[in-house]
Amino acid sequence: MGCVADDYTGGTDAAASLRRAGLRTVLRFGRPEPGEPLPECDAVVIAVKTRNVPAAEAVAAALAVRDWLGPVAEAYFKYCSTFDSTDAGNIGPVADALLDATGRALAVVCPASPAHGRTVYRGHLFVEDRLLSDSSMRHHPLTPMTDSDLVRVLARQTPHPVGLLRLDTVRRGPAAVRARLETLAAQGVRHVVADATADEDLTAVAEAARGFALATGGAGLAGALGLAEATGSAAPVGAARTASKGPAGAARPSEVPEPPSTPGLVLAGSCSAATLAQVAAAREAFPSYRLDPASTSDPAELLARASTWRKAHPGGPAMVYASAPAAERGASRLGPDTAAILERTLAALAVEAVAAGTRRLVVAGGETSGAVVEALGVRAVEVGAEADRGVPWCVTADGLALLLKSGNFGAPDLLVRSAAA
Ligand SMILES: Nc1ncnc2c1ncn2[C@@H]1O[C@H](COP(=O)(O)OP(=O)(O)OP(=O)(O)O)[C@@H](O)[C@H]1O
Ligand SMILES: O=C(O)[C@@H](O)C(=O)CO
Repeated sequence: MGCVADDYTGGTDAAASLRRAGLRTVLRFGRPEPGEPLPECDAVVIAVKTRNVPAAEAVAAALAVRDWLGPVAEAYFKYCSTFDSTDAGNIGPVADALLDATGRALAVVCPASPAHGRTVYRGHLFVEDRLLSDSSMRHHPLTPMTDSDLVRVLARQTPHPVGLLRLDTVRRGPAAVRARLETLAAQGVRHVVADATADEDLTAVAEAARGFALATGGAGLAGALGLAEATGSAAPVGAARTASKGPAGAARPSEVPEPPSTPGLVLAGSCSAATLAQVAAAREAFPSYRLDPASTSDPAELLARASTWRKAHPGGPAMVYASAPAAERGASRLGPDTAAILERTLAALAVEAVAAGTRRLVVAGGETSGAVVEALGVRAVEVGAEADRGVPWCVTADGLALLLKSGNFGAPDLLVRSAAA
């Protein structure tokens, strides 16, 4: 199974889910070079930083990954469980391109991740007990989500018809789901938003989609599809595998490469609600420095000041954060590129810290993680145990431990726990 993820934390989330399903999983960052061999594994996740790039660029990256994957049994497209995107891209165009490339009848669209409180009902995406548009995603700095109706949202991103697979059909099981998908495909529908409010719903959708539809969505459906691939038929997502061997005789996923027992540096760029609470907890627990875009109009000076602070706190744990609630983000003096400048600044701090000996980095936010991983030149990692659901430790071949945290994931003490040795 091959999975293309549209950001780096999304990649770690999907990889954790596939690993949990019992698949030996490798996570790669960035577009693979043509001719580069596929890693020996049951599932490979390729994370590309395309969530916020122009649609044509995202399509090119996804197609390059698809070509590289070759004849995998299933190709999965992972995007955010909160459907992070704008009307100008990228989920619709990438799904359309992957449909053309795979020849599948239609795409199933299901960001639901019940374990994280993301559910889809009648095509509407909920975050816990609120509609997406009433959740904190309304104020996301890059992809504010103000419409919860995914059929409507996706219809603005693709010229093709978008349909709905209702929960009552999903609850009738995989055969009923498959029949409905076939009917919709025959009617010319090319994307089907699937309701799912529980892991068992994802299992039914995954089983019905296998071999027929292109599956797209969050880590929940990726894990369900992974389990269906692993066992030949779907079983409840998250169910423990009992056999000592994985699929096709593969060994069980290797045990966790443990993060090194030295305190870490936290770099937080996410402004999501969960991150803001985690940053507040970390500020209480150890020294921290706020990267304040209102403090200067000069990116070099922003970095120089933060760098001086970091060098004065070499032992860790320590945190540099840009994260701020919407009400505090208006006063930037860095201009329209504020978000990218903050990402680059945090990435430069990561490079400095690693050069100075830091072996444990905790990064909050998908775009921020992408910038950090790219600046460090990390291309592939082994995926270890999860610090919290969907947030696995990733360890490079030379022993650098990275915790790349999706903005809205993790308990309030996640940064405190994971930065400590
Ligand atoms: N104070 C700030 N003002 C403006 N933009 C900011 C500020 N702090 C952070 N940002 C930008 O907000 C963006 C946050 O996106 P990022 O993907 O890192 O987090 P996220 O969306 O919460 O995480 P995920 O994608 O994992 O859900 C980054 O581009 C970051 O540079
Ligand atoms: O699906 C999610 O919510 C995360 O994996 C993610 O994509 C955050 O960027």
